[in-house]
Amino acid sequence: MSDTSFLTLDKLSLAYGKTIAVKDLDLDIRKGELLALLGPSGCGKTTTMRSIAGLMNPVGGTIHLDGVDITRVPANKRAVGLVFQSYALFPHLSVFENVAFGLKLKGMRGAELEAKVSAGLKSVGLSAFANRKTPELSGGQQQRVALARSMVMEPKVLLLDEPLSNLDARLRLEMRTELQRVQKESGVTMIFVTHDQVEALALADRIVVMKGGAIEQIGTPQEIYNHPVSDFVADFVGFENIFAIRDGKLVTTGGDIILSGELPVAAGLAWRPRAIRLGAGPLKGVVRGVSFAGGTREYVLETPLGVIKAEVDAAMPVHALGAEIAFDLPVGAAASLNRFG
Ligand SMILES: Nc1ncnc2c1ncn2[C@@H]1O[C@H](COP(=O)(O)OP(=O)(O)OP(=O)(O)O)[C@@H](O)[C@H]1O
Repeated sequence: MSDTSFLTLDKLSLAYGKTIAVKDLDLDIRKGELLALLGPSGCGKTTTMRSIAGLMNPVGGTIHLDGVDITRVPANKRAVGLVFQSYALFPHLSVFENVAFGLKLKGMRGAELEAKVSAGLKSVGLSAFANRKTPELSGGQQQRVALARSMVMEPKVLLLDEPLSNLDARLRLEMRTELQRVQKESGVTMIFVTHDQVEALALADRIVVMKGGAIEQIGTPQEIYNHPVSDFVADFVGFENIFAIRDGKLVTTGGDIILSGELPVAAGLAWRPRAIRLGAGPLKGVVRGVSFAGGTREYVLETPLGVIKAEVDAAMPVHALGAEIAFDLPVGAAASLNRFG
């Protein structure tokens, strides 16, 4: 456990019967951090969250929160809040009553309750909706009620499972900003699950990329975006042209490939489409697809290396379907991968 760690998962293993869902997971989360658990379906994100919330007992390892071993502490005694994807609001209760629910269970009444709930509603911009029933709210407003309901309990850690996935694209952007604001204003440590890399990159202080029940990479959005450690992470954060390096050469379908620049000592290289140089270079490809994407134009090239995806400024000359064009994979513009496969 590091000195700065607030929530520590130590060799955490989680299983459903004989199926191991998470294996020997080590993770240090700092106080006040907004952490994203990112990964494809089935990688163990939700299972990890469930165990932090106390909804699932680990088969191995420990969980410490604020210096206390909570591995066997019941869910309702952990000071860990959980906002479900479905919000799980009470439809027959008003917004106020929904937010007041947990506080009342703790015995809070009268002016203190009134003040706490009002402050909670204010923090998510819902003061004017206190008397509405929750089914009469939009998805974004329901999400805010769920957030306020958890926040008024003053959890040490708040867990959010795919918090924005039920919202349409515009609302998702709005709630992204809202979530970030509430988190920064309250200083509460938050962990949210997502399989959307754009959301993780935009929101999180740090991202944990999971694969097959284990951590593949932990880093800031910039680190994950610019320096993926493996082909798996590269693929997940939008790199398209990903190649292994073996015996000092790029492994492609087309045999030895000459690139401008010396290959680094690495397990692989990955280029984002916009890192590909079109119109000049030692390689040749045939245009098999071209699409206009606003400020840029995206090309699919059939090449001796396999399919290459490139993206260039839309103001550049257009290459027609079927045209043969020169291109380059500049080694200096590639991300070096430490692991491959
Ligand atoms: N109730 C269950 N019983 C048996 N296996 C389960 C159960 N829930 C999850 N699993 C398995 O545990 C593994 C991890 O699942 P988990 O739900 O944590 O993944 P996830 O990353 O949250 O996926 P998603 O993004 O689809 O929610 C998967 O292999 C899944 O099939």
